Amino acid sequence: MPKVLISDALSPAAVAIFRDRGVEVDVKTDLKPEELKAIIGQYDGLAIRSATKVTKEVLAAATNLKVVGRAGIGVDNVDVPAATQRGVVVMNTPFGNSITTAEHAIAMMFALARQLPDANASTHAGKWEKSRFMGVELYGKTLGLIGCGNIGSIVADRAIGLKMKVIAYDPFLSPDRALDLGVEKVELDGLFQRADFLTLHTPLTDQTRNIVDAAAIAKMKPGVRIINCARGGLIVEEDLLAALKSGHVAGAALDVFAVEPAKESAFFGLPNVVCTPHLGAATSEAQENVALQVAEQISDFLLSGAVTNALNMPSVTAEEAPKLKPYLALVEQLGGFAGQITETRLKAVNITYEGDVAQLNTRPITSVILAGLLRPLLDSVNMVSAPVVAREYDIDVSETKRETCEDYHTLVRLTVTTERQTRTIAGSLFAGTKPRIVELEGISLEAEVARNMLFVRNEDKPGFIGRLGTVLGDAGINIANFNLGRRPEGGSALALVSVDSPVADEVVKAVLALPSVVQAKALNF
Ligand SMILES: NC(=O)C1=CN([C@@H]2O[C@H](COP(=O)(O)OP(=O)(O)OC[C@H]3O[C@@H](n4cnc5c(N)ncnc54)[C@H](O)[C@@H]3O)[C@@H](O)[C@H]2O)C=CC1
Ligand SMILES: O=C(O)C(=O)COP(=O)(O)O
Repeated sequence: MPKVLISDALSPAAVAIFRDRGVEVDVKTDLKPEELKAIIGQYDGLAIRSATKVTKEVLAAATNLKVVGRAGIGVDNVDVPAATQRGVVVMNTPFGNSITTAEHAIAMMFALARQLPDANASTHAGKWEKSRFMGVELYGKTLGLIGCGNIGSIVADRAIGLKMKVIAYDPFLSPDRALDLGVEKVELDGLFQRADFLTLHTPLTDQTRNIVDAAAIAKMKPGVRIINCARGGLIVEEDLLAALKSGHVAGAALDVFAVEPAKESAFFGLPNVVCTPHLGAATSEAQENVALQVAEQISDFLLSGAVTNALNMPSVTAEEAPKLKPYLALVEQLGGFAGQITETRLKAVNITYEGDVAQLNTRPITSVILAGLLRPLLDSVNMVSAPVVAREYDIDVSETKRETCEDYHTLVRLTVTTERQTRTIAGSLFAGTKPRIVELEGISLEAEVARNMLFVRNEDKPGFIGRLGTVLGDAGINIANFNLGRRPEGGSALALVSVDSPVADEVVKAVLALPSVVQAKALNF
């Protein structure tokens, strides 16, 4: 039974889902990094929010971990490249809390415009300071959005309802989408110059970090009000602080901070600053949504291989997962075979999908082929990390699809180009599920892959089979299956021998020394 750790405060709905689905679950929140490292090795899955930092060090200790599920959107607390390198899938729940977070941004905008928190505190203190809290209207004001994705576009919709003029800077926002949303797409400087209220809705990335700094603030209208319900690192806090003190920025509403939990901050106590403790996603509806989703996604992945909302892997639906399963087994063998007989640097890989398989979602199949191919080089590679590793190794990967196939109902052909040569290997599924290698270097055969195999390329001359049998017999190696294939009589031939025990190096050398043998290689699957 797979085992999952919930390390942040998730709705109890998540625990219920895991248990219902047959996943063992522990809930341990507020763990120190050392404590997390000490126990993470036991778990197949980890469910988190923003508090748990899934660092390179935590991942290194997570020897059984297959999936990290973020009950929420931002994954800046997860070292996604390190997870990918280790073959850990990282998923989030991209829509479950977007309405809630957009509503918080709007609430923060109102709170700033009418100084609600201070007015509330003063009234509770019995002061009745009616003339102290003069506000500004939102009506007719320009709201500048930095980031107009899921949350930004909901904020835009609500702000348009409030009769604000909405402008947005988002390099990925298409003109058509901007038109649909009723938003004017602008450049960043234009946004800084025109916004009366400015709200941030981008992920924290190297491009967005410190996007609001002193230089940006200098371009803004005096009296601008800034709302940040995205990530603290988007704003240079000292620069904002200085601008608040000088009055250039009239107010700031901050739900997020550069360092969290923010138990102390120079913003605290300033009259024109509204702070909340990262409450953007904190409604019962949103927390129920994200907890349910993350538990479903993690369970589906661990139990059936379905992949939803992964940031580092192609999606596989619950319907596709069982259809892909026999192909993944087949191509693991094809990739493994090609990887083990490849001796020089890999330059290019082409995968041709023919017949039934061409109708499927082939991205995961390609990832598994690459993993099999690269595993002889790197033990740790798997379908998550393989495409990235292939890019790092500068291997040109391409796919071709053909709806029909001449001899089989379905066929996967792998062509591997190294510095020295190009090889092909093709496989099919017999009876719908049984992997078979059906072609090797242009020679037809029908071979089932076994744990231990010997691959021999030879000239097709009489006496070879007997001599090979004798070498193996003398070494005490029992032959389970012997597959032969050849080009026209007297040309080159292949033998793929399944054996009951591993073939030691000296036996491979003895096979290589036989007359007419061109290549011999022990293979393990
Ligand atoms: N305060 C809170 O509790 C919450 C905060 N968030 C934060 O909000 C962020 C946004 O969430 P969504 O809208 O759902 O994400 P999204 O991915 O739907 O939208 C992000 C938008 O930012 C844009 N973007 C990326 N780089 C940019 C750049 N350099 N300049 C301008 N725009 C850029 C993207 O094109 C995209 O349209 C999350 O990444 C997360 O950090 C999300 C949920 C709750
Ligand atoms: O979903 C997000 O990106 C959030 O920032 C929400 O964070 P939280 O789950 O409330 O710690």
